[in-house]
Amino acid sequence: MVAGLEVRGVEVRYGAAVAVEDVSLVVEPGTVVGLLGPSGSGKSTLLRAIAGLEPLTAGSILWEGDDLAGVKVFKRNFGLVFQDAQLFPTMTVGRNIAYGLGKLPRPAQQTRVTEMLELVGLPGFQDRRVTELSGGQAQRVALARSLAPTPRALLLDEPLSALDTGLRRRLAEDLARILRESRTTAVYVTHDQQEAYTVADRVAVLTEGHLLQLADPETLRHAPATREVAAFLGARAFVTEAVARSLGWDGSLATGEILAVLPGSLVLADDGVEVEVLDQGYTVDDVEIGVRLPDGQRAVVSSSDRVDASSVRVRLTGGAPIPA
Ligand SMILES: Nc1ncnc2c1ncn2[C@@H]1O[C@H](COP(=O)(O)OP(=O)(O)OP(=O)(O)O)[C@@H](O)[C@H]1O
Repeated sequence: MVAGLEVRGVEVRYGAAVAVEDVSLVVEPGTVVGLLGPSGSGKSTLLRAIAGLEPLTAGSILWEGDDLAGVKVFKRNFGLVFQDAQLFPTMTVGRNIAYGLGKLPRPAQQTRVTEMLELVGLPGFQDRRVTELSGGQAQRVALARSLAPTPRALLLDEPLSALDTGLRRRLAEDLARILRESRTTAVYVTHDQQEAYTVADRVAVLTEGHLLQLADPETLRHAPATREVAAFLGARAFVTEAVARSLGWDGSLATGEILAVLPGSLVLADDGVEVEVLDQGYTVDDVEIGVRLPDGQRAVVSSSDRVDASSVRVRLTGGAPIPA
């Protein structure tokens, strides 16, 4: 028996269109699996299928080895958190959090609400009106409400995507801490790579309904399994061994492999190879300089400042060997 949540050969169709095809994965107890992929890749559909909100056209969802087919959404005992907090506007924060605690006596409910507000970093908020919360606070309350009845797993669908970037990063770190501290088994949908790496122990990369790779962030960052995964994770150029070596790379490739030039693989180096600057643009953290590699492909090198020259010197210090 597989412990925790198992997705086995799942397919979901909308009419003739296949949204999720033959996806299998396991979420071990107390761990978080991120579902990462571009828009339309089937992330939400898969999450909704796990929740019981979307019927499967093939495969099964199991909990501790038991098939959940026929088990209604609320009987699955999974907590759900969506992009929009979906709090009850007429209830206080405390009543929202206590909503799923119906069977507990009042004092025990109060204790649980206090505990949950501490956990999500909003101590003392129980009597606030939810209409007076900021977007980030509302999402924390939504998380507290989902965790209060101790669901056996938590399913989160882009819970931070309605927030601005700075807040999103901070909340992602908080969320990662909260999920770990509460040893929650969770599935976390996002299209944001950084958020997936922050929150999830393992990340499933999906495109067009297919699971391309399931691995920990370290492996995905350094060893994407295919060209498609590498491209989704930011590789812009794929070079032969000869081109890689001409850029100062000191590794070697097996027959049939190419090297994916990943973000950070190419660095500025005074004693490096001269390449033409094609373009420059600011990111949140630095300047991205687009350069032309010896084989004509465009690659990107990070710099702390814009450069004032038509060429820069670079060295290829890393990259991921993948099947050509
Ligand atoms: N209710 C629906 N009826 C018909 N097709 C749907 C429905 N919901 C989703 N789809 C289609 O299924 C595919 C997967 O959609 P899904 O929403 O799961 O992707 P996603 O990866 O979560 O995308 P996003 O990040 O944009 O939310 C898409 O092609 C989408 O158009």
